[in-house]
Amino acid sequence: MGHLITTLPPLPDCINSLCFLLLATTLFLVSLSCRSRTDLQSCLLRKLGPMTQRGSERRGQSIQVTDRAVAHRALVVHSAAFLDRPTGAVPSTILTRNRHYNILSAPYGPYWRATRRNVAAGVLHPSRVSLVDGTRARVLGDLVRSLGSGAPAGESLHFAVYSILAEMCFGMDVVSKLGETRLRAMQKFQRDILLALPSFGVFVRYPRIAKLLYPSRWRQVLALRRQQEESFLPLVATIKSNRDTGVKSSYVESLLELRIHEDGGRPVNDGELVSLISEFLGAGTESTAAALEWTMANLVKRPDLQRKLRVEVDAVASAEGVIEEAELSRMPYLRAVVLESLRRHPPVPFVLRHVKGDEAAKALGSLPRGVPESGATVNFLVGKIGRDGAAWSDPTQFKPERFMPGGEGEGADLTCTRELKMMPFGAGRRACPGFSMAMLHLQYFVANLVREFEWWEAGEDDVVDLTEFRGFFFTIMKHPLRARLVRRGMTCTPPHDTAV
Ligand code: HEM
Repeated sequence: MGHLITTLPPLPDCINSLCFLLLATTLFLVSLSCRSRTDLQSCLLRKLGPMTQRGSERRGQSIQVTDRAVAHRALVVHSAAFLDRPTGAVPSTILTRNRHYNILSAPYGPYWRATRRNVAAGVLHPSRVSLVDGTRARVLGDLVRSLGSGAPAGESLHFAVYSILAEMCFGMDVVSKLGETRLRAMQKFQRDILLALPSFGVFVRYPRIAKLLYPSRWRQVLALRRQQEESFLPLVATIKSNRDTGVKSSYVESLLELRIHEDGGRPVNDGELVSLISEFLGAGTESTAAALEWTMANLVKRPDLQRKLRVEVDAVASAEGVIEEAELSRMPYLRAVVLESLRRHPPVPFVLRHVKGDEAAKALGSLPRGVPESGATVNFLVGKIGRDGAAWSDPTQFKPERFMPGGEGEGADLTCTRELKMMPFGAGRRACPGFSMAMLHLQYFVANLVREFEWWEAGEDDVVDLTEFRGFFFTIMKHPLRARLVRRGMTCTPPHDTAV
């Protein structure tokens, strides 16, 4: 049996309203007997159960898929029945109370098609990504300098990825005027939102009652959204006022030009702009930076693999300067290391869909009661699928060799079109549009950082800890990476030994 079903039977609307009435009455009665708000909250929590976001719909069944054949059949073969995500499973849905969609949260339809096409073909397409070659090299230089001077490794890797995405999003001129301090503040703010999100899920699951129960938390949601608007919209205004007839190279410029043709040719409104920008910076940074941190952490843990990788890197790279995109394609072991990291530590641990109808039921196989009319949430467990013992030998071990010729992962298909053995970027029509750029950035940074430094454990009492922390959307390292970096002295910069 490839999937496991947890039942939460659907309720008709009249019963739902009745429940709400009962709940309101309970709230009133309980409030009479409670001395404080804390008393009131704990009384109600006992009655309602835990009110945290679990990525499942309030109504309908939740179906978990751990079988890769079922995942392939559903997401790829029957992709037309797996096009929507459940509402409330996406950060922007929570922050905008389901009003301003981005690509991730948009229901399948004209808005999703237009915004997805814009980002996939216009911004993240390999031919456009090469426009930021210079940015990437500059950011790498800053990163090497900051690591060399002892800045914490995990934090520095995150900021490097954020800097590239910010420049792609707003354009070089706007970001350089912002300056590093403001950029770092924007990145921190974005992170704070992600860390706070799990406690906000309650407003999607119980929108009416939760606002009464958690007024200060609700005010925090409103304040965070306002802060997003206040930090992004002035930048959009600057870009608007500077618009000339030149090349439209930034994401914001492409959004300002975008028209939703199937929706009367309307432009993207300000609320949607804020959600789309926040998604680009947030989804793009957290996932890539987490994968980079996991990869470097595994290389610290396994000096033998790090040495093997460095031999390949040194053999291909030219004597001086940074390793460029063209050279990366001649480094199969580098790609194997990155793929193994994505298999073993997928930054996005699950992929969700909201499904209805017979086609979905057929794709999912034997469901005792089929898919209920109100629909069901399907949760594809990315981590478990990548650790399936039937597809991978020693699945919990970090073994890049499995992606080399003769290994079970040779020729791994990241789009999952032919076969699904791992799905770090999802699968089907809503798979990640940023996957080729993410792969490029991961390989670029890993190769250059391994060439520049030897990465060692920071100390006997400060070893790298691979424990996972499950956030709302991303799986990150519970303890950010710290390592002892020894400069190799292959470039013009003098040898240097630092713990970061
Ligand atoms: C290592 C890096 C990354 C990983 C592991 C990753 C993973 C994922 C996953 C698992 C999904 C859900 C796919 C599905 O539901 O089938 C997704 C969706 C998405 N990702 Fe990524 N992602 C990464 C990088 C990026 C980057 C760099 C961007 C853009 C700058 C990006 C933008 C998006 C968007 C917009 C979606 C929503 C697609 C849709 O609903 O049509 N991601 N990503």
